[in-house]
Amino acid sequence: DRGSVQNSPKSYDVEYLMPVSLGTPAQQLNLDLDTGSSDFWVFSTLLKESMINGQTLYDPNASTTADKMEGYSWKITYGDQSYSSGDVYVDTVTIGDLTVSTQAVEAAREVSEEFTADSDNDGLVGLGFGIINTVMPYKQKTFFEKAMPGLDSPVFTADLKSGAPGRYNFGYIDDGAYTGNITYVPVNSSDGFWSWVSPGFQVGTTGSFNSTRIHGIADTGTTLLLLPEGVCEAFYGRIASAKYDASQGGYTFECNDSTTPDFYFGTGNGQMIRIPGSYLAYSKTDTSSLRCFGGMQSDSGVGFTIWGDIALKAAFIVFDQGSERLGWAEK
Ligand SMILES: CN(C)c1ccc(C(=O)NN)cc1
Repeated sequence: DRGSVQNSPKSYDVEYLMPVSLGTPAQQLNLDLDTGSSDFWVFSTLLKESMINGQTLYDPNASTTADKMEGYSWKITYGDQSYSSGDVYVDTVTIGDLTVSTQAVEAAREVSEEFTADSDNDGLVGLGFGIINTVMPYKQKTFFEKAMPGLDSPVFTADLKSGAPGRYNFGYIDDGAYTGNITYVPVNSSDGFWSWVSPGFQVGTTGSFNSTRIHGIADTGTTLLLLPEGVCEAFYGRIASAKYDASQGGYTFECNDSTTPDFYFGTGNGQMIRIPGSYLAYSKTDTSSLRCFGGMQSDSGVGFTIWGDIALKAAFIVFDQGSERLGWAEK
């Protein structure tokens, strides 16, 4: 079996949403595929009105195939301190023609203001490893873990694009979606994340390659690229107008600063992925400003590097759960 679904970026590529069908008759929600977490949760009719702001709600009572998991609950907090919690149902879920008939659907009773404010986002499909699923008393498998045994190949791929729709594929690798070769790197899933080690980085075409192992996770659910302080300093040190602006909470620079270099990160076997300098001018610091908030920021608050959408949209990535490895390719 296999599946394929289009993803669509929200403004500034802040997140990428995909249509998902839940229940019988199908209820379609727009969900955020998140390889940095492992809960499948949705806005639901259990929520208080004050927490809803235009989102589409999953109504388990309107689904003939929904069964409540009595005595089960969940509560998740994300890196940005946003959170959600609620009850759990088993129901049928279809993503891109791939159906899991007994998916644990976590129906929200409570969401933090960040989720309420994000009116296009109806919930998250966590495709990290099930070991960090928050359902109690017994953790639940991710959509991919439930689908995996029936798939042609135990992989899913992410093709995120800058300012344009891309695609998530399940169970196969579309050889037309990338150029060159796929370089595979080992993954350590013991923390539940797609954790891997980059051999280093290079700033611009003229910079030398800096051989420094960077431990991090591939996280489709995080917008920015969060790298060690030293790497940020090496990159922003090459941009004439760049500075760390405490009032903005990060590095900023003039959006059109022509000295902005591309940023390359190593994957393995000498392969590097090129992030165009334009991706790193993330968003204007305010409507009248000529300065942009940087797409690369320090990971000092996190403890490990997060290869978020800024990096992922420069590549075609294979999440190979069968062999616990990540595949990187240019495109
Ligand atoms: C508030 N929203 C939409 C979030 C979406 C995703 C995340 C996240 O850390 N994913 N790895 C946090 C917050």
